Amino acid sequence: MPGRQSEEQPVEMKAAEDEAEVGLGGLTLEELQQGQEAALALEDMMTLSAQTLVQAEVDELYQEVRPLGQGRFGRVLLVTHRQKGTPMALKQLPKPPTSLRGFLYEFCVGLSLGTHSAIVATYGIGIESADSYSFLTEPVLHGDLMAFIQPKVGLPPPAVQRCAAQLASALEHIHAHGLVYRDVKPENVLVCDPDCQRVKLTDFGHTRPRGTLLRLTGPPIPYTAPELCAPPPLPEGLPIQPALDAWALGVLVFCLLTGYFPWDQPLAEADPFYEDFVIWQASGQPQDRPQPWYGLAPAADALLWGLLEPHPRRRSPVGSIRGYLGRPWRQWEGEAGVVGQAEEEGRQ
Ligand SMILES: Nc1ncnc2c1ncn2[C@@H]1O[C@H](COP(=O)(O)OP(=O)(O)OP(=O)(O)O)[C@@H](O)[C@H]1O
Repeated sequence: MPGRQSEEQPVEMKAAEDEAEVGLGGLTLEELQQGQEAALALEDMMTLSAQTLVQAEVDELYQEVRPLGQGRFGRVLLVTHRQKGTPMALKQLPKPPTSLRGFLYEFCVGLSLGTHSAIVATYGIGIESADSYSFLTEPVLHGDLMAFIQPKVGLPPPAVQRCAAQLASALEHIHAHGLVYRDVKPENVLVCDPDCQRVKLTDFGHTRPRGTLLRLTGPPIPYTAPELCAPPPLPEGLPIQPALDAWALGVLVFCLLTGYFPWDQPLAEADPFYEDFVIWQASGQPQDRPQPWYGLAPAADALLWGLLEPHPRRRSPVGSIRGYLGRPWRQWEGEAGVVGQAEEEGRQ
């Protein structure tokens, strides 16, 4: 999805003159600077990329093989290079509604994340055609994670920990670049093999520098963190933090383990499943689990209580997953096998 920036503003540097967390909407000075450095680096890359955009119709350069997917904002095609025959995925975004800036933003975020083994690699080729903008990425040919999650069951046990470990590593990499991913969901996790051994995160249209001010514009979904549902700390919005991704990863892990969402929205007054979870978590009594949590093992309870901590400053980071690998996450489940190895492979 191409960058949508209408409701988002960078936090002003002048706000960072005083001590940490004074006037910064909850960000420390260091966090604010990290986000601003990421924003400046992206602006530089966008300027350079705009100058090197290839002006051509896609079919002059690439042969379409088949569609790979369709999102709300663009379609993705498997193509081969007309001279070399190299297979690639081409994401094509129609203009309108995609602006040059929105296109360059998504393209450059992908480029800036480089080659992490659990992130789809973006190639340095951007194309402007009469009716569209396109960029090329590595093709990942076994569809997205949605197709692997059996409703009311989830994912086969060894695959859950492997996916969680690789996604945590990919998100840590994004956070280390001063960015917040903001779109963790199964549709954005591409699967590299039929046994779901390897996965890769894709779609950086919502990724923004840490500290970008953001407001919730539509109704919350299960992956929306509760701090986004509350009134924002600054009139312009909430300065975004990696904790948003930790929350969404916690929800995704629950879905992988059970085949259900834990709730529809994280609003205790509106959603009884969320209310039950908050009461259970506050009780500190894991054995008194609410119904949707019945099948989980103590290691999964502890992991998810940390990732799904309502207060973002107390929430565990995505990397906390590493501390829970190799132990059963579901009741009646044996040791989790090759997870340590998969997790190491998921790191750069
Ligand atoms: N590199 C790739 N290799 C294979 N399939 C891909 C690749 N990138 C995307 N796809 C497929 O295309 C679909 C749409 O891609 P993407 O999520 O990037 O589009 P979007 O318009 O931004 O989607 P959304 O509606 O989530 O905003 C994905 O769900 C996936 O199935």
